[in-house]
Amino acid sequence: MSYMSGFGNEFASEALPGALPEGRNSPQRCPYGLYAEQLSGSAFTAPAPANRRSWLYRIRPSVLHARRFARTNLPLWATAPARGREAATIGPLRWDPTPLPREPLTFIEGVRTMTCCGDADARIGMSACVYLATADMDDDYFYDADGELLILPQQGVLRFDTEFGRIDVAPGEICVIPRGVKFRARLASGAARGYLCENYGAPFALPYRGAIGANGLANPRDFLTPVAAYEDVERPGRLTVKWGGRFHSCEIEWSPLDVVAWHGNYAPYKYDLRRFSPMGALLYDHPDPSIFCVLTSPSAQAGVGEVDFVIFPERWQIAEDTFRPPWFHVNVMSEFMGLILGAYDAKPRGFAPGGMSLHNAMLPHGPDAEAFAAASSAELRPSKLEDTLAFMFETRLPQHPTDFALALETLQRDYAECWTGLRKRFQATQ
Ligand SMILES: O=C(O)Cc1cc(O)ccc1O
Ligand SMILES: [Fe+2]
Repeated sequence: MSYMSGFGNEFASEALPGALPEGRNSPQRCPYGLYAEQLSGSAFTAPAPANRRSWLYRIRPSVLHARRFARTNLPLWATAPARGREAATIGPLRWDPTPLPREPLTFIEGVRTMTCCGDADARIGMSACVYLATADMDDDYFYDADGELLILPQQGVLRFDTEFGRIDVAPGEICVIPRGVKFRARLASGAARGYLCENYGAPFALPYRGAIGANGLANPRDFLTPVAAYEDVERPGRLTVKWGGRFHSCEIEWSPLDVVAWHGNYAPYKYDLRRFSPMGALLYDHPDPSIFCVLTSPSAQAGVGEVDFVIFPERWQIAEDTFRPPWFHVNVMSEFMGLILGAYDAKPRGFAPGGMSLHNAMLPHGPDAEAFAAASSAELRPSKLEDTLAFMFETRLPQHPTDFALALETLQRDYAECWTGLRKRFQATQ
């Protein structure tokens, strides 16, 4: 496996020597009889930092892969503004891990939307999903025109063969596949389960670090983009496109992963979350979780993320006279959380790896009674939070749980009871 390092670089890669035209994007005749095709991820006129496009040199132009469409159904992958029937409660929601099914399900068939917000057609908002995969996509290809896909394996290694090359992604790593990029997913180590954020808005970018400086958090060199790899395969297959919240498929006679060379700054990538360099409080207090932002999809409002992808990784805790886990809070943003491994400090029990929670906009939450009791009396030596990796999709929009999510047997009907033990402790005299 080979990758090129860097975030949003102007990459260039060719699987055959000389396949990449030199000095121009669209020569009169491309090397090897390839077709030149531009894939844009931003408006042509977007300001430089947000301008993304790549040039692909391929065996057949995409229009031969995707033109005679027929509707197909993947009813559990929902798209905003879908709203389920009115939620039984708006209040905190939590789910146990979704069991893996016995029947064969490909990565795409196994996407189940838990929440969505905004409006995909307006390029606003996102959906938070789980995926369950027990079968390979064989001669079966997909692209998402509605959004960019951020994929977080929780169990099992996924192998993505994309137009830009091959990416293997294991639990603890993430993979981002931009809007419009064709791929196929296969299982590299048995059945797979994980989380997926479908970002309808601007492509994910690294957050500005501000006073942190030029280094730290997710460092650009740790992002890996695959080198060009192509298939010259002529076998019947199928390409499915998610477009406008609906699924459309085409019969094809060949693999659409036929890009022999490409260059540009719009390409899939992976990142190992263990490379994240966390910053934190050196003396006292629990900082806002924005310090743990890995990627942000900027909204039109300065400084406000359409979606922030945040992690809670292993780290040292050293703050003095401080309640170290998250505080109680009521946030304007809405928070979808999942756990890749271990336990989360605010919820020592009940939030299992593979599980999920939703704490919606302006709805109160915080450490459960058990976490509160333990952290209020803990001896405050420097201690390392180990064996833990939680994440959050935080969005400026309220998230609407889907009917599927609300009907799941794994929905914890008694979740709100985890705070019942927080008794009144007030005494008017000290
Ligand atoms: O609710 C949560 O557990 C996520 C979270 C963590 C934190 O450290 C501060 C705020 C916050 O919403
Ligand atoms: Fe929170």
